[in-house]
Amino acid sequence: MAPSFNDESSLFNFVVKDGYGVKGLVDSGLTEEKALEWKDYVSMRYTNDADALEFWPNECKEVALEYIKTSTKMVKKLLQALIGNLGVILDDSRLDALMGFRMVNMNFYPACLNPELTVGVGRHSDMGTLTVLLQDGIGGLYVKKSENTSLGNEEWIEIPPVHGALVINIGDTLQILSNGRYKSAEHRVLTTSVESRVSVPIFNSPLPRVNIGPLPELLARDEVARYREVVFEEYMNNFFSNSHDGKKSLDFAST
Ligand SMILES: O=C(O)CCC(=O)C(=O)O
Ligand SMILES: [Fe+2]
Repeated sequence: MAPSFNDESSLFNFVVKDGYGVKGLVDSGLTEEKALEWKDYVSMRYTNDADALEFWPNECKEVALEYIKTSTKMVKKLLQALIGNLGVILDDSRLDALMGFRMVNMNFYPACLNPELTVGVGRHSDMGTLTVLLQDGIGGLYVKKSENTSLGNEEWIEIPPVHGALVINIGDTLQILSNGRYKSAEHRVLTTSVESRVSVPIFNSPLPRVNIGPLPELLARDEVARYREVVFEEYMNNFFSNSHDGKKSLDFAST
């Protein structure tokens, strides 16, 4: 089932998806994606506690709810600090609007006999403000070192699993809000033939109807806007209607 974000009423409470495939499928015309990702996932959108307990899968709803509620406090503090560092103080209602759309995914990457033929997750940046990611001890998450390296020369660094640690990714929205001062992290997941892997990201994004663009306080200091203002829902629809291709998602909001 493909998630649809076209209107508020069609926003899903949870989605289950699987898709194992190899690169050759593109050429056969079977799919637009360059590689079907070698993973299963359950995606749960948080609206309120009662809906989560009613609609999320019984096996994980309580722990997922606790995880999302605890991490929300941390994400708020991080956003306050990061945006504060730009000299902009956001009040609670502006902050809440920037992280009011929250999803927790449970990803399962089965071991793959021919890992070189596929990917766990293709190179991409996350679309929201901040992603909080819990990974197990297997490894396989890589982040691209620098945006400026030429394609032939790019360097990927593995983010090693550290017991008890969370990975925090900057997403496209924070890049746009900060007018490019913060860069969203381009990352990917490689599969292995040895062991299956589990990860649990929480995506924090603006509410669908919120406009995102460089913070007016930054532009008031005569900065040139590198991004135009867009409704987050449109950014999200564009993000989901294309397969992962590095940071191309940002082109939608570029001036
Ligand atoms: O599994 C991971 O470590 C990362 C997953 C990811 O990047 C995503 O779901 O957006
Ligand atoms: Fe991601």
